[in-house]
Amino acid sequence: MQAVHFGAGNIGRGFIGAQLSRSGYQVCFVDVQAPLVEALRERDSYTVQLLGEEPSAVRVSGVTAFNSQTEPERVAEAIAAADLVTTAVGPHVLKAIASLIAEGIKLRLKRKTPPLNVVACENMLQGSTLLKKEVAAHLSATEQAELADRVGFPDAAVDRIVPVQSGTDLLEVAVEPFYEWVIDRTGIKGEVPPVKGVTYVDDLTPYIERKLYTVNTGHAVCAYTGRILGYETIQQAIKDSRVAEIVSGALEETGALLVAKHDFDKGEHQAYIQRMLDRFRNPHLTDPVARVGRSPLRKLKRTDRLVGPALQLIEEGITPEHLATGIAAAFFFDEPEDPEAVELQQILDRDGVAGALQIVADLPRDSQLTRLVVQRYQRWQEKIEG
Ligand SMILES: NC(=O)c1ccc[n+]([C@@H]2O[C@H](COP(=O)([O-])OP(=O)(O)OC[C@H]3O[C@@H](n4cnc5c(N)ncnc54)[C@H](O)[C@@H]3O)[C@@H](O)[C@H]2O)c1
Ligand SMILES: O=P(O)(O)OC[C@@H](O)[C@@H](O)[C@H](O)[C@H](O)CO
Repeated sequence: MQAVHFGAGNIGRGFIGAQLSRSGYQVCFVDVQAPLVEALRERDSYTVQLLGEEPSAVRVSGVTAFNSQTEPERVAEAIAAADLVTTAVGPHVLKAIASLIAEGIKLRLKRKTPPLNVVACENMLQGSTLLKKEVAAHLSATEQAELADRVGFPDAAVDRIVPVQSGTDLLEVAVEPFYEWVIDRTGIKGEVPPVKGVTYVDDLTPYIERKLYTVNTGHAVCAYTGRILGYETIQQAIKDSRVAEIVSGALEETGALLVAKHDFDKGEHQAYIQRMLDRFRNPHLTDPVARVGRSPLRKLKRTDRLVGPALQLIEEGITPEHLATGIAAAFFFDEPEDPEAVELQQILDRDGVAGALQIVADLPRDSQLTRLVVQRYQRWQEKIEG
């Protein structure tokens, strides 16, 4: 079995590639970073360090790699021969890789190969659905009809914390032991891919929302409030009771939403929240707030982990006090290396918080959430000046 995986970064090497390899797939990574591609090709294996109570290591072997910019034909051929295609490149990059995936699919349609599944493993709702739309834009009307029949784009939720790597080995990757990978069975064409550790479900929404609105909401609130209070890592930030209180409060709020919306057992969801907080505290990880808070324009979008649940709570008549505090904290995420953080600061300087929320999250200036966030922003400012 062959798999093509786009994005040989942290989660790509540290989870998706490792899991596919463990399941018997020969993994071909596709990336734009030439040194990474060359190292994967030359060494054809790498180590994943599992950083838990009892550290252990897994060797991932028999991998190869192509460069999506300089070797597009080889990538298309690899897709034509693949049993499975996965991505972990970041939501904003899906559009950029769509034409390459479309080239591979065109070859498959011509050659009448068996059905293929393409799984976007990005932190977003309906990532594979979006990728399908972007791929279809590169196909003719006839090809689009065939695509609908022969290529599945099942949505997925992927959970494992893989920090920025600080080791000297370019390929080695240190990860937490925990993982969860859930795929929407209803979106699959042909045989269900035999990937170890994947849970196939008929309704992905409760799983992806539980993950995005707990792990990623909690992470984002921790990163933004932690940054204001001067912390460099999630592990340092969550130790501060002021940060922990805001994070827990935000997760109580999203928890109330999730329990009501998806009929989760309240006690079980509470236990899930505690397990997620324990993962943030993992003393063996060093996860910079700069990584977890990265791309604040994306994280502040109307449907993403902060504004998304906050708006749904308001609709239910609940005031998302702690989420608003976290959203307000995002406006202090001044990170010169992060283009979205730089842009957010420019928008903030020009349009203020209410104007920025209108631009970034499509919130009317007089909305309840905007008023709440503006108030919380002022409180943060007073604290900082204070
Ligand atoms: N790191 C985590 O803890 C984690 C966990 C679950 C999901 N995710 C999601 O996975 C995705 C990747 O996250 P990450 O932390 O691994 O980021 P990363 O930056 O470490 O990896 C992304 C990789 O994609 C590559 N890339 C960029 N443009 C490309 C292109 N045009 N073609 C091929 N490759 C390209 C980059 O060079 C990089 O190696 C994001 O959507 C993220 O939300 C991350
Ligand atoms: O990848 P992002 O930027 O959407 O979010 C940052 C982190 O919250 C995220 O990468 C988590 O580590 C991951 O989602 C855990 O499964």
